[in-house]
Amino acid sequence: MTKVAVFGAGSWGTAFATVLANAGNQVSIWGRRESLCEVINSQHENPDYLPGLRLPDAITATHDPAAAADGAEAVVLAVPSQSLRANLSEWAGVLPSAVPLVSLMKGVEVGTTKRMSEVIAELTGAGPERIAVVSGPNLAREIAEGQPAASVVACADEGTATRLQKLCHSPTFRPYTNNDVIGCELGGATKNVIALAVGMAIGLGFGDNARASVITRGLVETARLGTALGADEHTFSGLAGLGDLVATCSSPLSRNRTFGEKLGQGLTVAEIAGATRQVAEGVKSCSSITDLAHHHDVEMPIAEHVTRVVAGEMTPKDMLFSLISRSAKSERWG
Ligand SMILES: NC(=O)C1=CN([C@@H]2O[C@H](COP(=O)(O)OP(=O)(O)OC[C@H]3O[C@@H](n4cnc5c(N)ncnc54)[C@H](O)[C@@H]3O)[C@@H](O)[C@H]2O)C=CC1
Ligand SMILES: O=C(CO)COP(=O)(O)O
Repeated sequence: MTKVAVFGAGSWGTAFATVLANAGNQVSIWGRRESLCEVINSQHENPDYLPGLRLPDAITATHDPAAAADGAEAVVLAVPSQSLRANLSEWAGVLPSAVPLVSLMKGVEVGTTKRMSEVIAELTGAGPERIAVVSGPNLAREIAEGQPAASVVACADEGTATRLQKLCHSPTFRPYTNNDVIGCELGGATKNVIALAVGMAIGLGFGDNARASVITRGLVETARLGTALGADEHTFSGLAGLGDLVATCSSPLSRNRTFGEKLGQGLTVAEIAGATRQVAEGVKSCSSITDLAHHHDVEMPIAEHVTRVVAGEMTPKDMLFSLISRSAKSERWG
């Protein structure tokens, strides 16, 4: 049986471990808290992130990164984007030197504006043929419940993408390969920011027209940034683009949409963040995505406005009406 290591015992790390186990692999999860690892091993459940769901027997958890990585034929990384750099500096010595490193993360590093695959390359020295990304409409709870979903495994190397595709193709999870790592990562990170804006519209009591307008124009600005950075524009109409954007912006399970909803209802960033243990990546990544847009001279009005709301410089209501009142123009992708 193939062993896969998953670093990160949060919602998506645990749900993806379930996919891997259901696809026939032995999975070792590294968890930050030893007590949670013990509960996963003894009760086959992750009560902090996926309460009430029984995990497959092929999943075990450990607090020891070397034990998690030992003998693994692929290493999956599922920690919050902003902690990846610090985590990898600790783990670099124990990660197997020749196996694929797979990012499940949907964020852009604050300060450096690096995508997660770039952080992985920098910290581990791995080449593009070993670095892959899994991204798509994959709300963790639904996946862990065994509800059907499709996703994308992106890697510059087709052979690596195909091997990983086989590793995670389960009876309920259908992965497609893609060689556009940049597009898949930017689709995943930017949809979190758009979901914050959609959540704000919902929190303010606006209806489906407002949501659909933000989703559609959000996709346009995502594709605009992506193509400026070298992504394939077709990626944005695929699962890692439109697919993930629609799932996240439609679902009450989305942490980013929920965070936006609470902002729209008048709560502050500190109040909302203080009341949840889970990560809403868009709250930090909005500023890095806006920085990326500035560096590449790309217009991203929704991301810009979300960044201002998160920084406390604008209210959600002012944001939506400021977006509406921008100078009128032609509908186009460019
Ligand atoms: N939950 C979901 O539905 C999906 C999440 N993702 C992405 O997966 C990544 C991980 O998210 P989730 O598992 O959902 O988050 P989560 O908030 O559910 O769990 C995060 C995990 O990282 C750990 N953690 C927190 N700070 C840490 C640190 N400084 N060092 C090491 N570990 C730390 C937490 O203890 C927890 O185990 C994010 O980038 C997210 O955008 C992608 C697809 C679906
Ligand atoms: O990425 C996700 C679904 O594909 C999960 O979105 P949230 O992080 O907003 O919950």
